[in-house]
Amino acid sequence: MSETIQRETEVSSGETLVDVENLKTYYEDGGLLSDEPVKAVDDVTLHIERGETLGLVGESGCGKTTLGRTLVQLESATAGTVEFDGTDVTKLSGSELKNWRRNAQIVFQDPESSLNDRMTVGEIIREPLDVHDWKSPRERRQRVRELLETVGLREEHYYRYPHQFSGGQRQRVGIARALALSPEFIVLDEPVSALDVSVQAKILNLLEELQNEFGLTYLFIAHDLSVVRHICDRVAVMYLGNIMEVGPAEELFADPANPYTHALLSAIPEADPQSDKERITLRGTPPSPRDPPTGCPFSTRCPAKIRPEKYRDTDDELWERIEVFREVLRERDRAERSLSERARALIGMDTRFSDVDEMHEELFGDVAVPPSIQEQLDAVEEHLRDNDEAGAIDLLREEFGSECDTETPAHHEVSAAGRTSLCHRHKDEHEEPAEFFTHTVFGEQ
Ligand SMILES: Nc1ncnc2c1ncn2[C@@H]1O[C@H](COP(=O)(O)OP(=O)(O)OP(=O)(O)O)[C@@H](O)[C@H]1O
Repeated sequence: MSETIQRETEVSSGETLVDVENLKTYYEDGGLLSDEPVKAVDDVTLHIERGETLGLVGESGCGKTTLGRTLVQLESATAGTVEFDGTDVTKLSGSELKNWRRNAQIVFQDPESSLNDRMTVGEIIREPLDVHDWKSPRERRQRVRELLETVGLREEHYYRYPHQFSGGQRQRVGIARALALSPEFIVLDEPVSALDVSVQAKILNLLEELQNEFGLTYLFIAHDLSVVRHICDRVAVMYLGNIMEVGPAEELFADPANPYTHALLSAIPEADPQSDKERITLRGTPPSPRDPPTGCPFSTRCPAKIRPEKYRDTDDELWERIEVFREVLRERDRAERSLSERARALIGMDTRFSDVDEMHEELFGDVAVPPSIQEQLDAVEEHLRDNDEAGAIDLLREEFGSECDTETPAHHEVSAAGRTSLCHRHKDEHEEPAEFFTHTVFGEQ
């Protein structure tokens, strides 16, 4: 624990190297089902300090790779700015962009597919030097030999081919190539996920050594939260194109602020199998990035979602069914599956039903519904019978929704170290997510 904190004070300068503001990267790929772009990165604001490692975590598809690729300009930003040392690199083009690219490199996840098997290791590492016309051919060859040594390979590996190497060695080649032009900033996109556990530690150590030796700044993209905790100074938690929480790694892991961070951390297997730590289970899957929810991006799955005042004491199970009902209707446009199939999938039931009454029975048949709520559900179902789904969705939102459904939350500062969290619950009038979980999920132990 203290190792990471110590490293932070040793390496990070407190000076901003990368300043990202309101960044959006959308893919306009002409999807078959929708004209909407994929909003892979949707309004991200964060900074990376010179010499630090910023971890970027979140479920598959939340936009981590796209954000990393946009920072090094392998993807074009749709809106917003990415400033390096005060220069907005999203505006660069031609030779200016080419020159700047020396400074920002990427190491890819899969060393199996990211290296060209028809080039020798020497040629692969030398390629960026050739592209940038770096010094003389002789000096380039010499530089490659030095780089081989720097990453723990040997000079004689120069004329070998990637397929003659193990996964760990191939990743060393990828790292040497990224280092060739002496960049300041490197995006490490899941650099050890494809490697055996025993090799992972060696590559992580190498990355830390290189950072110390060359003063590198890293964006470290990862699934594995224990790796992130070990190697990162600060961590950004991403969900559906948004940064939900960002701040110093140790405090974020020890005392998460955002409901999504709570859920992500509670899913880490405990080292102690006897531990009775409760887990927060999230319903369903993240919404489509073509059609993110209005309000908070996490609102459709958030276990700490704010309820309207008059429903604060409603039975939790009934409330969950109402949320599922809302989700079923919201999801209706997403796939070709029928309403009932989606309802069954969401609540894990295997019976069939085909109309509104059957859906009602499946969702609410085994829970007590007070008359005041039954009245609201009847009105919603009336809209459904009239094929007015939009009316049903609106009514559900008006009656059972809260600011989580309608207003985008602000990034609230949640610690003295400047950690921020995107959640309405940080407003004074609400109970903080941590308190909420203490007397709901964690209090039931
Ligand atoms: N070239 C592309 N064209 C269209 N959509 C894309 C493209 N690349 C990524 N996407 C979509 O953008 C969203 C974010 O993808 P991205 O790869 O950035 O997420 P990720 O968090 O890195 O996922 P993973 O952990 O699986 O690598 C996903 O919905 C993905 O399908």
